[in-house]
Amino acid sequence: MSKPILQLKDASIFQGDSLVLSNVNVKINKGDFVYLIGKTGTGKSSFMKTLYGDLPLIKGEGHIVDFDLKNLKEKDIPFLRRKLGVVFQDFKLLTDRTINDNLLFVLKATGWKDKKEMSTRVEEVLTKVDMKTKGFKYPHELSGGEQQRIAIARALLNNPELILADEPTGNLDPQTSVEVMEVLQDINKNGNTILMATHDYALLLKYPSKTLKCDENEVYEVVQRKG
Ligand SMILES: Nc1ncnc2c1ncn2[C@@H]1O[C@H](COP(=O)(O)OP(=O)(O)OP(=O)(O)O)[C@@H](O)[C@H]1O
Repeated sequence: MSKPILQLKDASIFQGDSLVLSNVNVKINKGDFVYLIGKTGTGKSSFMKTLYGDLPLIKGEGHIVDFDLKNLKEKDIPFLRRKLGVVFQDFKLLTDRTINDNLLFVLKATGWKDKKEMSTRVEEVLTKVDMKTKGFKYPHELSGGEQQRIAIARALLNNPELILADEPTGNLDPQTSVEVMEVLQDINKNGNTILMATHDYALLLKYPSKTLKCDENEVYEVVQRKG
């Protein structure tokens, strides 16, 4: 069996000195689509931040896309993030430039040099999220759902081994949430591994999948009841 993409063993997640989650034992394999649910303030974002190196892992073990979270150095973080695609609730697109330039900016920052290869890659990821014709637009000229699709395209640029999506539909209306979810489902079917934090139970019911829940300082798998 291949190695898990993410594995935490007896990990604790802290915000400063305060313990947010303890005894965290989580395994995610290649190709999985996993939800992370839980009420506001139960630690979903703190969990995600630990995975992309924004919070240190102080206690327990954590391995993600071949990085050891416990021994992660400041200089490793850009390389870790290159293997992850991170999608946020508020899109985080650069407002002063077009969609194409947003995507080219990331490619340049991650070491791409060949102009032709860069424009081909931009077109490929925009096609994956069905936004091929919108590259010349500025973020404010797009709807929230379209901006989130661009953020997903941006996350795909460097063929990430794992996509971490923190409340990706949190700012969207129900119909648009479903459209964005369809995009995430498509890219999962094409082989991308996804961990998605959400409090949108309607999406869980519509697209059932393995679900982890943060509650009372712990993370555990919940089994969805059918019907
Ligand atoms: N920067 C911070 N400094 C100190 N404590 C924080 C910080 N961010 C969050 N916390 C605390 O950590 C706990 C978990 O917060 P976190 O944001 O991870 O929860 P969440 O489940 O993602 O909530 P939400 O659904 O509202 O985003 C909360 O008690 C919160 O107050």
